[in-house]
Amino acid sequence: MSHGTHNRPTKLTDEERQTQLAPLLGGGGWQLAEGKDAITKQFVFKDFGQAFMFMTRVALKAERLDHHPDWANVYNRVDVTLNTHSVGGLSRLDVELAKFIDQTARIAAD
Ligand SMILES: C[C@H](O)[C@H](O)[C@H]1CNC2=NC(N)=NC(=O)C2=N1
Repeated sequence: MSHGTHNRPTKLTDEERQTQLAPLLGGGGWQLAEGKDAITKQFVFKDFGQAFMFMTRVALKAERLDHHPDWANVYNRVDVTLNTHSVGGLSRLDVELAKFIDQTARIAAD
């Protein structure tokens, strides 16, 4: 896992999609977006405070990764879409951020 490096991301290969993306999609709750190569998931929290705590943690991670979610928040709901703008599709950074986001949502919901 090339944490903290600044390698330019590349699109996931078909094989990487099978091994890395499939677990997020199958049962992981993420879905392929309509009309673009991206993944999306909706997170629902108890209230705005938990939603915003989640967003704050994800924002700090996004800055460290230099990889940022496209997202929207309404009260206790956060809709997240991930893709890699520079490659116009999904890269390992989306997989890494998605896993962090799932982990963070579990913590924030405690
Ligand atoms: C200049 C800066 O490194 C780039 O614009 C980064 C910032 N965050 C990014 N986030 C995402 N999701 N995709 C990108 O291509 C991207 N590029």
